[in-house]
Amino acid sequence: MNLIEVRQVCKTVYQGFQKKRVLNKIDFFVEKGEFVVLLGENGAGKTTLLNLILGILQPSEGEVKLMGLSPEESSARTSVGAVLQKTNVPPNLKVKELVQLVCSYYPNSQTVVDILKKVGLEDQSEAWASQLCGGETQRLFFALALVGNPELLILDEPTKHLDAKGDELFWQEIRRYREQGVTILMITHSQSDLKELSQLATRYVTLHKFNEALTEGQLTESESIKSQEDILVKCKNQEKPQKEIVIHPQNVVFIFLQQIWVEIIQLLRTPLFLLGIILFACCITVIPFQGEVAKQALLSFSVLILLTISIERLGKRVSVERAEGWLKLLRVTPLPPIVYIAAKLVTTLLISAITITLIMILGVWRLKIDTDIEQVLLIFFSLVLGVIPFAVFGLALSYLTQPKSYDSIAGLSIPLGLASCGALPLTHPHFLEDVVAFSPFYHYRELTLWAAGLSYDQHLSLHLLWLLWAGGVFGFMAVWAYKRDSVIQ
Ligand SMILES: Nc1ncnc2c1ncn2[C@@H]1O[C@H](COP(=O)(O)OP(=O)(O)OP(=O)(O)O)[C@@H](O)[C@H]1O
Repeated sequence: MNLIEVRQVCKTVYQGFQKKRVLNKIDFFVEKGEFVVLLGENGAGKTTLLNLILGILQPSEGEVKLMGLSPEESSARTSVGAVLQKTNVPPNLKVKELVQLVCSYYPNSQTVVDILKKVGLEDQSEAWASQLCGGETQRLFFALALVGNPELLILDEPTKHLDAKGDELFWQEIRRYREQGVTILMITHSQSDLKELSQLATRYVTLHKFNEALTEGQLTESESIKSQEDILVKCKNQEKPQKEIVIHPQNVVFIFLQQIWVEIIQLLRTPLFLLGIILFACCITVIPFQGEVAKQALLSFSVLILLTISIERLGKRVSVERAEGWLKLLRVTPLPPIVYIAAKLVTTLLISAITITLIMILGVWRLKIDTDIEQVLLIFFSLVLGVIPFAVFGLALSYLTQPKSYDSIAGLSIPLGLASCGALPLTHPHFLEDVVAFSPFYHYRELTLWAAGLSYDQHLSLHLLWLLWAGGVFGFMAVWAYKRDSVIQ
């Protein structure tokens, strides 16, 4: 039974405007119970192959299967643990919080204390994950690969930066997992690893750099293939009849709550972000209007601040996560994209709700707006719920653009949105007035005008349907863009 199947896979990457073929017609299979070592010179394409197997990249041609499923399905990774190169940890989480979060993604996880003990990080559980030294970070990555009690381990240079103690703990764990029959695919260049592997590996495969002159193909098996009987540590499960691959169901509600909790503690640990929002909200007190005009001003100000939070701030946070390599760490776990996106959305709505409450309290008091509680609630809910499509748009945009250019693109979308919402007197040319009706910003503005009891165009259900439709389309775009994200490599 194959846990990994790579059939006739080609991968072409772009270097500037130049196309470069990295993998050409690769056939590669890993059976249950094997310990395969993938060798090859720098730049041969080993990491690219692992990224394809884990669903971080998509093949240009051919087919990849992981645990019998498409690697893009998060459930394919519930029994897979991976250590990859060039990943990073989030800046505002402690070691135990990060491990706890990743534990929540797996249906059959170990406890935080146990896993930290296994990699020798039990004394660092209260430390900030981003402040660990190189070797400790590598131990943490290994811990994260083990938390879900994997049946398959995919390791890309896992002993890089490890000291003698770290190395010893690593091989101790690997031996233990082998005794339990865990399948392993490992890339290494380290001579000391190769010494250990001579006792453990069942197969060596070498990947050669692609060029047209290769006659044997890009992948060759080493001549000295070890049989299962030759290896010193034999798998206890080897004699047992091979079971079908079992995909355990995840507790999606638990993952969702953990994800929201982590989003919130990360926000609370970014006081400048929160202070900025509070100061921005307090600007309402300097608006010099009274009566009906004050109500209009309060509404426009609220819309502006919510659009800024949902498009600019949220997208920026995601861009930073992508650029830092933190998202890559998440992508090798079975975290369902929809849950990740929903948690970001709920956190944004929470911040929006708190901000709007603050603006309304300050506004009603300072601008002496005479309105009843029912209307205040109507305004509150239409403002907060109506902003959902824009928050999802911010998320989709943050995955579709390069992290470095997100600021300028998102910055442009807000004035563009305000111009297209019909708030500006666009009387000439006339066709612009019709075009504006296609802008979700226009429908959001009309919804809020209705809620505030101000004059609007009397098409409430049309506006609600438009916003619902826009939310669905942007949501689909966000999930698609998250899965296809190629920046995080
Ligand atoms: N997203 C990308 N954009 C451009 N080039 C890429 C991209 N990903 C990989 N490459 C190129 O593909 C080639 C293979 O890279 P890869 O990292 O897979 O090699 P490797 O065998 O893992 O190397 P190493 O042993 O140094 O880790 C390299 O020349 C690399 O520059």
